[in-house]
Amino acid sequence: MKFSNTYVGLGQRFYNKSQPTAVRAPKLFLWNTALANRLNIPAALQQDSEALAQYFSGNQILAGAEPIATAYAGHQFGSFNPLLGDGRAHLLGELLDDEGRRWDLQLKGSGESAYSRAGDGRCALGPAVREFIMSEAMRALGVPTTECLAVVTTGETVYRQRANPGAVVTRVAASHIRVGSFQLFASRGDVESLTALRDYAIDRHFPEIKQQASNHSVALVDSVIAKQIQLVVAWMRVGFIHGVMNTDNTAISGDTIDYGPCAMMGVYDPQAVYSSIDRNGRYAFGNQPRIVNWNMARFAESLLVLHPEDEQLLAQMQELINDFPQRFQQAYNRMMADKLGLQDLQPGDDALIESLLARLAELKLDYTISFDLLTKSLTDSKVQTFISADLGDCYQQWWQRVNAQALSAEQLQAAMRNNNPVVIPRNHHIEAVLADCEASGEASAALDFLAVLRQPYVETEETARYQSTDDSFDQGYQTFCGT
Ligand SMILES: Nc1ncnc2c1ncn2[C@@H]1O[C@H](COP(=O)(O)OP(=O)(O)OP(=O)(O)O)[C@@H](O)[C@H]1O
Ligand SMILES: [Mg+2]
Repeated sequence: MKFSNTYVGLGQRFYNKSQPTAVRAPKLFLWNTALANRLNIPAALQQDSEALAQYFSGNQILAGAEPIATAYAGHQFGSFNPLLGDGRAHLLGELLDDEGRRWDLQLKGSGESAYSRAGDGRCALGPAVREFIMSEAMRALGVPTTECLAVVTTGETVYRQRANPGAVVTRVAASHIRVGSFQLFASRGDVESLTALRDYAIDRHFPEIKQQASNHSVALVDSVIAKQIQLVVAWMRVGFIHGVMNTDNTAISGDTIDYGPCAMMGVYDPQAVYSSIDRNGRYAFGNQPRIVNWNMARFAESLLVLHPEDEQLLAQMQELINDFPQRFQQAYNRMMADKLGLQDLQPGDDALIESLLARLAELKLDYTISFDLLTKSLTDSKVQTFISADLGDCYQQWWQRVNAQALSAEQLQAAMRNNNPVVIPRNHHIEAVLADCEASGEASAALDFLAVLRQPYVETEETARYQSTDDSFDQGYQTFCGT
């Protein structure tokens, strides 16, 4: 394994050098072999679970790693906090894969740093396993995401309302640069660092910008907006509610980051919200497009600090932000068209999409199951009778519309299936799995669940175990931040 730590090279204003705090009795709980292979982690090390436990708890530091806690700011529920930073995480460094792509390796729950404030620097086992399972499920669903390489239990207790077993989770990310990373320097008026961060982000994520004649700040905002639209549209496709879309939890790479209080939507409900602290529904399912628009406005504002009194540039940034809703809607409608098997969007399709979703909300129907049944109804008359009874006129309209296309039922079904999962990590299933892991101290429940979630578009013999819904569980469900 060869680390190259370019973020460290940006200088001390970007981070605090910080060593993980050793833990009492590290034990490997989950290991992501496919990801480890992609990162070329040597087979000999992968077979040595004791060594993995030492390295991925932070008890020992891999050769070449230079642990840092990165500094960032951020708007949390709309209020600006000028300094957050990794209060319980250590970025070990970067690894290159065979295609030359650079990946951050970060321990989370690895002890205090200069940014810990009142926190203990730790993470409980439940949230660590949750991050591992959710990110793996999202990857398999085709949603851009950070990933998890390992969960190691620490043999220590972490107190969160009650005593919990502690753990360290290793996250792999295209980078950990957040909107809040830009806000840190913008709010300080630190033009030198802000310029360095902009150029670094372009080099790392959008190198094509360097060849463009246009202003690099504007081009970066434009590119990040495109990524964030793709991301949130993908969330909306599978019913994912992030739960804490603060600007410090918005990665420039366009990958999902921070699975703290996330949840999956069962019954279709734009107002669905599960985070215990989100009392006003700021981050509710249907609000996610508006919030990412707001976060992008904060991103554009940060970069404008580099261009004071440039009216033309201000107008360009303004236009990007003003165009956001329309750009999002277009991508969203395209995604919905894919879920419905529509090859192109025609006049009237927007109304069809809206009325279908309104029908799901009115009848309190499950989002994933309804689209699964629509997909199956193309070739199964029993399913067709069942779902058309629920959806009524909407079903007939949809049926006529899709069948007017020059595609066989099988072709149509295959196209729809790519966009409509048969299984998602439902809240009651994930909580049951986490409870099992905690009670048994064993990972087998997580491994069984993962095996199914890794094939979310295929019905295997095991899939049915995790397809059941539990609306009453969802109604009382609460998730927590900083867990
Ligand atoms: N137990 C803790 N000890 C110290 N700091 C913490 C703890 N939990 C959260 N924080 C810090 O509080 C801030 C907000 O936390 P949040 O829950 O968004 O992030 P996180 O889950 O810790 O990390 P990430 O965003 O990297 O996934 C971050 O600066 C985070 O480092
Ligand atoms: Mg966070």
